[in-house]
Amino acid sequence: MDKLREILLAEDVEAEAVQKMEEYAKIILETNKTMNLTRITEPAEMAHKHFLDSLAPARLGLLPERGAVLDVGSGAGFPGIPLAILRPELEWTLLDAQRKKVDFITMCVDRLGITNVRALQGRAEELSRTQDFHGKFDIVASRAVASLSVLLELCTGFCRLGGKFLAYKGAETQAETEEAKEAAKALGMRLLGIYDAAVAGQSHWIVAYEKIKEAPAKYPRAFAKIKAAPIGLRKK
Ligand SMILES: C[S@@+](CC[C@H](N)C(=O)[O-])C[C@H]1O[C@@H](n2cnc3c(N)ncnc32)[C@H](O)[C@@H]1O
Repeated sequence: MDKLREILLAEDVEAEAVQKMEEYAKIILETNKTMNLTRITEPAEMAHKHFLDSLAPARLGLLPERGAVLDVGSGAGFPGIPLAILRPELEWTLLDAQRKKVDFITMCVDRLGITNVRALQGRAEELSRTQDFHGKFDIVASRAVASLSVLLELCTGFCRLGGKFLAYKGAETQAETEEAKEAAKALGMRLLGIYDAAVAGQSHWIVAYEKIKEAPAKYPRAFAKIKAAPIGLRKK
């Protein structure tokens, strides 16, 4: 883990946060022996592709001073855990559909002594309709879960009016953003910008939207419908 620590420190991540991230990386590697969490296991690669990539919204100044943030489809805890370590004053909710992923996140936050994270099991398209979660978050973020058109429908119900949705995207960002124009419009989301979040020469972007109005009540639809016919795209 020396390499991971070295890379994070060189990118000006605070030493205390780096120590927790290192501990978290160790738990991932240990658990990865018995549970399929990640294929990225080499420390330098973990530093770049998991940690620095996750931290992009903080580097880009896209996070508020205070507020509630939701990570949709957090998996092993990316981007939510590194961000929560870096920004302990924000309230973090990490959501995943799979119980074993949520149990893993819970185990990590307990072992790391992180008190600003709640791990939640459920499906985004169902929870975002409920009173407890609809419109309750200042920031909703998601990495490696679905195409942008699908992701917008899954996630935007969680945003409060004026809140932001941040999608972590790769090489196909421009095309996906273009393709998602109609979905964004239908869901009341305004494109704020596409921010360069390149890590170690790899093309990564944060696509940021602001919620400017509530979506019609028919959204989000059931997942099978979202997937079969994303808004604005022809039925597959
Ligand atoms: C490829 S993993 C990405 C995990 C993590 N965000 C990352 O970047 O490493 C996608 C995760 O999204 C979760 N997921 C997919 N669809 C979901 C939905 N509709 N609601 C909640 N979680 C979902 C899956 O269970 C899975 O853990």
